Amino acid sequence: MSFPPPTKKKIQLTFEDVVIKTIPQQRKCCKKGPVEQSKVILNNVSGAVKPGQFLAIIGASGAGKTTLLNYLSGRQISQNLDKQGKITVNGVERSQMKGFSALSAYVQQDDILFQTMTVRECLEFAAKLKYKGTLQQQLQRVDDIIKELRLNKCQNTKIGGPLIKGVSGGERKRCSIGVELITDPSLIFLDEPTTGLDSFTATSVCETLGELAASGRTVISTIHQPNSDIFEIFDQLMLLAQGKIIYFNKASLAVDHFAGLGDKFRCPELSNPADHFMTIMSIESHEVEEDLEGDRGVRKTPAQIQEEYSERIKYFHDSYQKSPLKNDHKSAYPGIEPIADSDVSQNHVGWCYQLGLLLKRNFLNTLRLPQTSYVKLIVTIITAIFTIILFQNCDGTIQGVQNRNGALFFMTMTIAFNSIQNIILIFPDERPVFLREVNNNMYSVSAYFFGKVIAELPASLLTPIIYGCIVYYAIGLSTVFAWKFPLYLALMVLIYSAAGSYALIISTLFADKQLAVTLTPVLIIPFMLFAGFFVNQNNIPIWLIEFQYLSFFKYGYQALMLNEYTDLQLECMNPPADKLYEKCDPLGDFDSPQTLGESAIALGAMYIGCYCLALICMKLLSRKYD
Ligand SMILES: Nc1ncnc2c1ncn2[C@@H]1O[C@H](COP(=O)(O)OP(=O)(O)OP(=O)(O)O)[C@@H](O)[C@H]1O
Repeated sequence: MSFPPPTKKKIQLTFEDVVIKTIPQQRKCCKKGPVEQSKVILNNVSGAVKPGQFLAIIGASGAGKTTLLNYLSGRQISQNLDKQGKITVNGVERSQMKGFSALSAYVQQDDILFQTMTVRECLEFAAKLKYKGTLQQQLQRVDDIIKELRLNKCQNTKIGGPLIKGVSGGERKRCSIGVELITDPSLIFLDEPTTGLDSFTATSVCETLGELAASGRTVISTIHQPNSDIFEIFDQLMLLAQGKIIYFNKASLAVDHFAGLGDKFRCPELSNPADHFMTIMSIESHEVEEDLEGDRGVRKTPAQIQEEYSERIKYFHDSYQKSPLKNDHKSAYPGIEPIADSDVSQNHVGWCYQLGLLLKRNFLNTLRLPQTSYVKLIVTIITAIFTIILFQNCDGTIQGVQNRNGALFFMTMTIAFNSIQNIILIFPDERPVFLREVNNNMYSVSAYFFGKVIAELPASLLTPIIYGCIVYYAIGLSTVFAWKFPLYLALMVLIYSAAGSYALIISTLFADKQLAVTLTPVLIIPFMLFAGFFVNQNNIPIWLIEFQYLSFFKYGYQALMLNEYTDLQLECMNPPADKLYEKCDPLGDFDSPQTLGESAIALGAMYIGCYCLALICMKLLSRKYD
């Protein structure tokens, strides 16, 4: 099935004299000049891609393909790179244009989709947030995309992942492309769309890209190792080596162009032209050639091989510059018109609508991955049983008081770490999806954030309540007043929430979940030491004393102690005359500068404060585009 012509204006993307190089790092503390030389990644790259063209960018690893694609698409380039050059869209400088993203789409190399959603749900989610029109039109758009991308058979199959069996690699890639096609962009960028796919599936994905281009869209893609069938599909071919263009014109003319540069660059008959170009463009193959030569004569040093390789690339580059095939970026595609403001208007849905869709997705995700909830429940029950075994029947003797104190601290610690463990992976796991969607203007960072917080509420309430209900009476905590038990549960919920809010900050700051998990104990345990259980608070060094006010362990433990011992008469407080107990005063010995109410307020304030901080971190870290 072929695609209908784009509903938006056709696009010619022109780039002139693009130079991207690294900014040399200055030596710290002293100004003795740069430590390293600036490295040129893209060297004076110019060209134009016109409507109806499918441009494939091919080059050896490190040639600069991804850097060029990112620069052309307007994605953020690292801060340590200096960028120069002019990019125009239908004759208008892109830097002067508003809403370029409304006309273009970028399909990332990895398929970043929600594993629990079906193909149709992924497309509907994108359509409801991005496609301008009524709900009926949005659903119609989804139906069209499903047909055009041949996703009918798998439309109700889940995307799948490590825990769920899902669609095939090719279907997943098509779904990723479909999500980006929802807004009907006229310009489509793709980063290595065939990576990880078998030859047949890769060819079929490229056929789809060819069809998209044939419908009048402009398609630009980096491609890794295309087979000869895929090579046939390319309309335009750009060969990049050492950051220079060595060929940029019709793919079908490339073989003859290189044959004209010397017999050694002629593509052998019946070989895949793409493989041949990769061979003559890469330093590794040049090294092999030199090794073979070396076996027959004098071996060359690596520096000589590098120099010869650079000369070869310069020869290709100079020949291309002089060739009549040099891409003519000055000519304009007939009928191309400047982009008007009305062409780039985007669909804006309200914050509450975004939140509603995100909440629905989060709850569906939890329901469709029940294993995670079961594991959390089992862990909670096991730790509760463990608590009971250790601290059962805390009586009124001095030993009983010691056990009771230990039990209260153990509960604070257990529920806090349970929360940290549950929250720490929430964000790193979803970070790629979040970054893709938020940078595609699908929703605001705050809508995503509150969607996550609200979706976590059931776990934040149920986990401490289940744990508390199991252990409270079993270990014999105070029953002198009926309100002590519900107050205890409320405090456990507060401790769980405050600890989780700390973990949320850590999880937003670290992109790598392994790093987040590894660093968590180091970042959390110091707060535990200030709780007043291990070290009396009067013994904390003066320069560390302020840290105790940031410890949710301190306020949590303090509040549980005050709740437990206030008005509780124990045997050891007034020992019977016939028993040789020492008199004890659990609260007198415990240093609690704050009251129970103040401790609860401190926990609540930490929860709110940390969530605000996590939201700010998330907003700052979500900026990925220029
Ligand atoms: N931010 C950066 N700082 C320093 N060097 C960089 C930076 N980004 C890219 N480079 C370097 O620029 C060169 C081109 O990188 P790029 O990722 O564009 O290559 P590529 O052709 O896409 O390679 P691959 O096919 O392996 O992904 C590489 O040598 C890379 O190390």
